Amino acid sequence: MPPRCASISGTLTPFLYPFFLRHGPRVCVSRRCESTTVESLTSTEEQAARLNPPPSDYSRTIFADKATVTLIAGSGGHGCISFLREKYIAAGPANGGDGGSGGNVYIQAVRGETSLHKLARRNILKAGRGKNGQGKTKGGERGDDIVVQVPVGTVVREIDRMDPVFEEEQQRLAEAGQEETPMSNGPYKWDPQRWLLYPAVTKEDIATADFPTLPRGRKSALAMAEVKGPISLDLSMPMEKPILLAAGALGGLGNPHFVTKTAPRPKFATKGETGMRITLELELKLLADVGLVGLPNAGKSTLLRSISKSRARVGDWAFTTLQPNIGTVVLDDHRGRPIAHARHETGEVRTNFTIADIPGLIQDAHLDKGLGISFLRHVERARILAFVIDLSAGDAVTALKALWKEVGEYERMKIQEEKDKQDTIVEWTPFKTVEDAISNRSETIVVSSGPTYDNPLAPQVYSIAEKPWFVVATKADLPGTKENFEILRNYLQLVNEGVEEHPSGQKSFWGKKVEAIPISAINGHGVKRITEWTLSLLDDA
Ligand SMILES: Nc1nc2c(ncn2[C@@H]2O[C@H](COP(=O)(O)OP(=O)(O)OP(=O)(O)O)[C@@H](O)[C@H]2O)c(=O)[nH]1
Ligand SMILES: [Mg+2]
Repeated sequence: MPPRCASISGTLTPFLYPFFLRHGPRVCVSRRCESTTVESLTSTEEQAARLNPPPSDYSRTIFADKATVTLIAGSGGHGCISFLREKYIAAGPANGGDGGSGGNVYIQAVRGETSLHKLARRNILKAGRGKNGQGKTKGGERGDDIVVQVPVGTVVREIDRMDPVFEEEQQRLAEAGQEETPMSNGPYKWDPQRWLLYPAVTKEDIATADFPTLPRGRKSALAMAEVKGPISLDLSMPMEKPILLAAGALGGLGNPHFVTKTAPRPKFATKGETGMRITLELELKLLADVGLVGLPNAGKSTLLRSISKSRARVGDWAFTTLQPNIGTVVLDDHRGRPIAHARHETGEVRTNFTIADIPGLIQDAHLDKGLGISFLRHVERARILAFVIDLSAGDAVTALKALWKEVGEYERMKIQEEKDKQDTIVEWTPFKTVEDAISNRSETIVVSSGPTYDNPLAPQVYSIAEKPWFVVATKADLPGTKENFEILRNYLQLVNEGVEEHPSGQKSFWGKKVEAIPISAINGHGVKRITEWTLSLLDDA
């Protein structure tokens, strides 16, 4: 496919080169690490076509950053009514097994998942039901557990809960407070919801028989380990083990449980408990290493295409991108070996970094204009911000300030909202004793919102102004952009020197040197430097 802007390909505004020579790369990225950059494509034509594609040439990523799911723990299997029958023992003792307990529901944040669309589509997730008990005192099998795997960065909030055992207990307590109810003082009658009867039992038998006191609503011991409701989790780290949201309900009791002197062969057993149902709202806040922030049509998606293998949609109009795209820049030497220079904060060798391209921000995006708040929240989580400024679209400094204003306003609003909210995300504090753990189960939350006095090892959460950032001045191939770039660079120089106010307008901000990198994403020129600069910032961060 021929490039649509063939006239500009290959030409490069001369001011790009002196810049690169003046500032040598801080991190050495070997020439062979460009496996995901455009240079690895075979022909220049192919490369040009990839960076300047028609709007129809893009890969559609199914992405959802919100989902509401109903999780249902498995119900217990029914108890069994059975009697021993052997040769010469025609009417042996009761030997019905108990029902198996239902499956548990767990949740786990994993690195492999990147979107909530699968959960959004499924809507209801149900753990397996326990099997019924059988004769010869054989207990029923346990129901299958389910583990809900969510991407790292998912925030979970409970919106509804139906726990039949809890409700029954509440009802029982309410009834106990009242004067005599027919059920509270026997004789107990058959309740079809709770009792199973032997097939041969007739209506008359039921009418005359006295049933024992119903066993109180029972919970499995595992329920102690459940995250106490209302659930509020912030899963911003991959979890080695899933955590329990809802334990499966217990199985019914077999007829041997009801043997008494007067009724040695009870012809009834109980049904299994009903599983708990929890409705959760999941929200994914992307955890990319770099978040691209820019006005609509600035060239963010083209930049993502040029730096990674992403096939994000590109078009010459505002709001081409309607959903976030995540690109991965692989840092290897073509043999799967990582580049030794780049490391994670933990010290392990970094093999890639991720870039989030979000829809463009417009004025008052923080008030939910344009695609507004729904995507600004992704910026919040990126470790580094790259402000993408279109050099051909008016004053670059004004554009940069406008972007910072939106981001800053959003943060201010967010902080206020968090303050107003009653149900804040619970902070994790280590338990001191087992009793402490049991009495404060609501605090068994995996991730905190930052280090606290009790938990100094929790990951630091920076405000947006405190994040490392740099400016990508794109479309530098277009005529007349050089002056604009010079103005931008001078402005950043003054910001670096502290003469100009930080564009966020905040008092505490990231104080290291801010760089403006001129590129022509459409030609793939200068993009390598973005990789290098990002790596140096990630190493520092
Ligand atoms: N000349 C030139 N054009 C570019 C460059 N980068 C992007 N463009 C063009 O600018 C237009 C917008 O590019 P996109 O990558 O879709 O911009 P965007 O910021 O993702 O836009 P939204 O998703 O709408 O916010 C497209 O027509 C691109 O071909 C560049 O470096 N030079
Ligand atoms: Mg775009």
